[in-house]
Amino acid sequence: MANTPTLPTSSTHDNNTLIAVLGAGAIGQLMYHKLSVNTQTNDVMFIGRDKLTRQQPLNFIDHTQHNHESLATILGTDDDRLVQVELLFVCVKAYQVEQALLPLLPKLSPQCHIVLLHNGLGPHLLVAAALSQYQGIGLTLGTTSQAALKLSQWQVKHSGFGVTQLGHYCGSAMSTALKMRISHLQSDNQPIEWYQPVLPVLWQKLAINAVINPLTALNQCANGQLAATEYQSQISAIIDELVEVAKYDDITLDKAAVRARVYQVIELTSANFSSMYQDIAHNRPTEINEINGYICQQAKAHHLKVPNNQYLVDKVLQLSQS
Ligand SMILES: NC(=O)C1=CN([C@@H]2O[C@H](COP(=O)(O)OP(=O)(O)OC[C@H]3O[C@@H](n4cnc5c(N)ncnc54)[C@H](OP(=O)(O)O)[C@@H]3O)[C@@H](O)[C@H]2O)C=CC1
Ligand SMILES: CC(C)(CO)C(=O)C(=O)O
Repeated sequence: MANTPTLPTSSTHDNNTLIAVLGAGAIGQLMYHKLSVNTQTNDVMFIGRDKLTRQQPLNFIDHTQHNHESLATILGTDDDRLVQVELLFVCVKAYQVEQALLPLLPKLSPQCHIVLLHNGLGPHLLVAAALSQYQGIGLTLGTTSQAALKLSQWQVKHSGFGVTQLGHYCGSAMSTALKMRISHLQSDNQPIEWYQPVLPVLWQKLAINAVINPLTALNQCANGQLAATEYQSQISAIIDELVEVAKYDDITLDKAAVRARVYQVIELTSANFSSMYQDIAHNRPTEINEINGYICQQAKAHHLKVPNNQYLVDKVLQLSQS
């Protein structure tokens, strides 16, 4: 069930809270700009790959087509300010989470709270296991229906609107002060919803990606083409398997509701080319292992067979290696 924390309407939050975004890509730059709205101080920064901190000019085109120029700080991995980060948004691709985040954990304070915001599932298990050695650090998981397009490395356009769904997963819960601070993400009326538990919401999003991403990549089509009758039985089979695996993972999903939501997203994003379609088209690695691959991994753990999802993993991996 979604719930919205009761937040005071006046802005009483601490403007000096240091927020960092790991992964300065499309979604990372979108989050950076949304979190920076109305802040007087430079309290939102990126964390980069390099050891040294540097400044980076950015260009952001907002939902009203306005251009915003800014100068961002990209904290180096040796910067002492990492210990001051109170909130860390992880916006790398699912397959990059382990390599990007785990080396940073010893440099963060026990008061830091981490938010994972990628498509797919699986990295949360690795991160939660690693966090067991860092008492205090809390983990929130989330997914966003907002979309951003990287026009060039440091120019990002806000290209899609929707809800950002978040929920506590392990460790200390996010403080009310931090929840108030990130309410800035709603500055353009794109809501943040809080869920407890959060995993059913993430499985629901997994279903959307498990159907749309590999089918558009393999059939080289826009999302909307999946509404055609020829895909109906394959879509039903992918969802049937996912719902069964989720059940063994203690997540109850309503098959008809999942199916209806998948078709709704196919319709709402009909002109889009999915991220997996684009990754394949640009010879980039895909998130298949964290999408259909996660369903297969959990199925294996529960001794279940998921031939339709396994077929998609194999085919997409073949395509991305060819
Ligand atoms: N773009 C969108 O509209 C949406 C994306 N998502 C999801 O959000 C996640 C991020 O997607 P997106 O923003 O498009 O991906 P991008 O590839 O644009 O962004 C990822 C960024 O992380 C950086 N990065 C990777 N590894 C490290 C590291 N070790 N240290 C520091 N930075 C690192 C990458 O740098 P480099 O490029 O140099 O490798 C890149 O800038 C994905 O899971 C995606 O599915 C969800 C909804 C919409
Ligand atoms: C919802 C969808 C399928 C939109 O294209 C997406 O999240 C993606 O492309 O990764």
